[in-house]
Amino acid sequence: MSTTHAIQTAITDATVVADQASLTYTVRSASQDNSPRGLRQRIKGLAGVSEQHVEALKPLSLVVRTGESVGVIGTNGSGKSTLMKLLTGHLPPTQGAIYATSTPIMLGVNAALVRQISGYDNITLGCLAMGMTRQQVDEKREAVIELSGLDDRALRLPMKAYSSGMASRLQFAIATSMDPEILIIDEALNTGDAQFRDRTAARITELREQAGSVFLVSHSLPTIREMTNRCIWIQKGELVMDGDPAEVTKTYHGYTKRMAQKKYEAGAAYLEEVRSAYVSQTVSWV
Ligand SMILES: Nc1ncnc2c1ncn2[C@@H]1O[C@H](COP(=O)(O)OP(=O)(O)OP(=O)(O)O)[C@@H](O)[C@H]1O
Repeated sequence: MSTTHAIQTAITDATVVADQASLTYTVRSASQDNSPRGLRQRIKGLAGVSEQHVEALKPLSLVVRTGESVGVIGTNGSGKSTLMKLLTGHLPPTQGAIYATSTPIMLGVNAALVRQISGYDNITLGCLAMGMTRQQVDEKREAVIELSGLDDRALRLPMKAYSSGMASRLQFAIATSMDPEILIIDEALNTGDAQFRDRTAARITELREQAGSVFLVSHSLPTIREMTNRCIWIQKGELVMDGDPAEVTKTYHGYTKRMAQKKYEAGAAYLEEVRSAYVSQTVSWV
């Protein structure tokens, strides 16, 4: 943990709580013994399997409340997606616990839509897959089409004929049709054009106002500043800063700028300064 001090955070109005949640991946691979004996054993399929452990997320506590839209930033491999997978329940924490008032809906660029069938059919299937009844799908259909911004011609095409931006529009429209209480957007906005970004921003605001919480994982700092009202910076599996998006993105930029200029020592010292200034939280259940 970055500091020896911590503040207690009450869970009033919380939609998501991470309580000292951590995640270590276990990677199994064939033994790397290249001696003649090792090679013989590998060929015979008798070689042992070695295990490596990747500590992707160190114990982290976080309380997210109703109405918050939280930007999540950090360099490649820092642990952002891993945290999102914990929040959605795709992965169980190695230690600690995650609590949420309802299952967060993850919207990612790889969210499952069927490439071979039309946009119209994907709307039906996608909405059914999220648990809607036929009647609810029919009620929501127009709103989904409108939010997607796709015309009748495009919606008749199989999705394999879509550009990545068109596919993102449809994914976003389907995923948010349920009015999820907790929505996670992982980089999905980057492929959209300006008009789609405006629609997305409007929809995020709408969801926030409907007592929802939104997580937005992005490498685009202007997007984070524009669309969120809180920002967390995760670096090397650790929460190092949490606060106002303008302040957090500015501080983060100070770090990435040093690293891009290959001032690695200065970057590490800067990060350490940020890290030690962060007061970690402990969750208070009273
Ligand atoms: N399935 C996996 N097995 C083993 N290690 C993994 C796995 N997925 C991620 N990792 C490791 O966990 C760490 C965090 O990865 P994660 O995908 O959460 O980073 P990220 O911040 O989302 O990165 P990016 O910005 O590149 O998407 C990295 O060191 C990565 O190599």
